[in-house]
Amino acid sequence: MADVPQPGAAGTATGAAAGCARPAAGIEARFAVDYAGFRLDVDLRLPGRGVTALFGHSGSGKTTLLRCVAGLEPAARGRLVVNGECWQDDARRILVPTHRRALGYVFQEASLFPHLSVRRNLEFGLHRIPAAARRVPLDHAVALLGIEALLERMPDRLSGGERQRVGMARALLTSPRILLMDEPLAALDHRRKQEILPYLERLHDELDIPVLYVSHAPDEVVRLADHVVMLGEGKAMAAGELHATMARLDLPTAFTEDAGVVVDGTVAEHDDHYHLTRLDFPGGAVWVQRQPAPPGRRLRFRIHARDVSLADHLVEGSSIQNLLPAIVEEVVGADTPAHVLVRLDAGGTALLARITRRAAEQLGLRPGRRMWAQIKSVALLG
Ligand SMILES: Nc1ncnc2c1ncn2[C@@H]1O[C@H](COP(=O)(O)OP(=O)(O)OP(=O)(O)O)[C@@H](O)[C@H]1O
Repeated sequence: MADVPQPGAAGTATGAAAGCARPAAGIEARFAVDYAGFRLDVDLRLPGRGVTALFGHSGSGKTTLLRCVAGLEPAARGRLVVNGECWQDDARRILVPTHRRALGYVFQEASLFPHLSVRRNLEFGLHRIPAAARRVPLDHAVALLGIEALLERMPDRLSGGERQRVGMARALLTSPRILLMDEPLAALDHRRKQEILPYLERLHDELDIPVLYVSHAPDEVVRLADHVVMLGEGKAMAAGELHATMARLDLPTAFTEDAGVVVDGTVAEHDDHYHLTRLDFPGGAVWVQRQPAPPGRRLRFRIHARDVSLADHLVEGSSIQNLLPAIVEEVVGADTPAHVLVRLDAGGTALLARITRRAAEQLGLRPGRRMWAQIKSVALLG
């Protein structure tokens, strides 16, 4: 984990950014950093809104990249433009110091002032911002993170998850132009993680602040991200929209047990008799266990490659209820010589299937072939 600056240190909105050659919207991040035995070398164009997950194994350079964005890596060379504000451009000798970059930084563990109540911790950050530059009012941040009941507590009376929510609220109060989150859930157990994820989703849905979110937990990435950067040994192996990236067969993620696509569905109807809910998405629908969500609600889910089998005709008399017509797009070798991975297009939604090589040959799988995808199970996110 990165060094933790003093509470509230990162991020003021004093408008210190230099004018920069555009792009006005979006994040341009080009950095090179050299350490003995490690080089970060990236040239990224990222969306100026939504959550971009920085994903990769330990030591791949995720924290180093975040620190470059924060201006905390003195050795970083390059150029950084955040939605039209230039924070670094070596060619023009521009380097905005960290304390003048309007950013919020959330670490694995929030470092709150122990002698101040939660409210005073939050106000401390807020008062550093000129009133005219405050874009996120205290009440709004408190409500978004659900910490109303914690305001008068001292930090040593908070659980790990509560501390993180306070830390996130404090980061928001700096009116950041970007939020940097470095494994904000890594120190929490599974239950606390599940408690905090809905608040992160709310930040995503209700605020227009781009987030760079470091994680090596695939479940977090697929639940929260719109965009993903896969780092490997200091390089961006892939960068792109989440759904398309998860469906790629040329990335290491395709060769893990966890390979599979992410689908954004909409609750269409409930079947109260059988306790089922139908989720519609472009190209089809799946029935899942009854969900406590009204029709129209968006629900993201995963279909793992291991849970999809293929047939060349509509199989009747099967217990598998979720069947989708789909066209084969690509077939590649999988993680074992006995298997192949197949990417299919189900009416605009990508699917991956992991089946045996023998089955692939017997079915005559090749690009363009029409098949029926049988979906054995769907993993709902959130
Ligand atoms: N100040 C430094 N001096 C020398 N090497 C460094 C320094 N900071 C980071 N490194 C090295 O850079 C590489 C990338 O580190 P970084 O912390 O960015 O990886 P990461 O992907 O965030 O890893 P993790 O998931 O374990 O946090 C590592 O090999 C690390 O040892």
